[in-house]
Amino acid sequence: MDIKLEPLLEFCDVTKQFVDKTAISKLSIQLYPGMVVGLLGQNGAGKSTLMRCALGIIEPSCGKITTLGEPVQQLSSEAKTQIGYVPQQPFGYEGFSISRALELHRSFYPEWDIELEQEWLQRFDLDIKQQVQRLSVGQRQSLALIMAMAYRPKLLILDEPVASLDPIARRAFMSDLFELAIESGSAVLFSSHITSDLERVASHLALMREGELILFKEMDSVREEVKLLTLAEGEVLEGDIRVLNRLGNKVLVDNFCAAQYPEIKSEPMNLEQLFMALHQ
Ligand SMILES: Nc1ncnc2c1ncn2[C@@H]1O[C@H](COP(=O)(O)OP(=O)(O)OP(=O)(O)O)[C@@H](O)[C@H]1O
Repeated sequence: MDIKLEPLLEFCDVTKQFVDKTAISKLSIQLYPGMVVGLLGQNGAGKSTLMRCALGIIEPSCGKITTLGEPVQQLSSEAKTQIGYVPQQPFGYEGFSISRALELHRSFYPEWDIELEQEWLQRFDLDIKQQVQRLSVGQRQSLALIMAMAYRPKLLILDEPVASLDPIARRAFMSDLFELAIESGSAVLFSSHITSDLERVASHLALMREGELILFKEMDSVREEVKLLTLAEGEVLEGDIRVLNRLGNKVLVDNFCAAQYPEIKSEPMNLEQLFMALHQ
């Protein structure tokens, strides 16, 4: 059977201009079911702005955004219950116990999976009798993640979701994230400065620099086609190769095919090295 998938999130030539700053510039991207997209970029690159636009929290200056098949500024309440979001600084439910907070939160989501909730409470070692305002930053983040994911949203948007989690909680959460996307046919967009996490779980990398999306491709293709090349004097690159940055006689390129240029020295890079080479 030929199943044509519709994107769960689509940006078409989107720009977001604040008074004196272009936070997003002519950005186009499509997220399909099963994609776990890791969003990487320096502080101020525009990651949070992109996410907030995707949710309709802020309006783009121009361009078109479609979220779960609907124009983002007119999202139906049904679509809203299929989106999960954890902002950089989760807030809310002060004055409630975890148990009561979850009870209230659950009532908004018909698809809430109580078993998943219980499993994650255990995994994050949260005591449901504890008051939300007394939770540590990491515990608060864990609770926010449970609240955003226990109803298996179709679209999950996480702004640095694991920054305050310890390595054990982080690792567990990250592997679950991937499973959730595959099992539920969801799409996940998450930002993180922890490149090793991104490398481990993301199916796709979205790389932003100063408001522009300069790379969006499958992680395996990033490993194969994004290279730091050492060029001999006068050497010219041809074809589809795209130069991302120049560092003296070295160039960081995309769309490189080693078989096509056997004479050019290319260095394999992990994501952290790629990030450094891009911003030097
Ligand atoms: N409400 C706003 N008014 C004016 N400028 C803003 C506003 N929100 C964001 N900006 C600016 O837009 C740019 C992008 O900000 P954004 O928060 O999207 O970056 P980011 O990539 O998420 O950064 P970080 O990694 O530090 O969280 C920054 O220069 C920021 O100062």
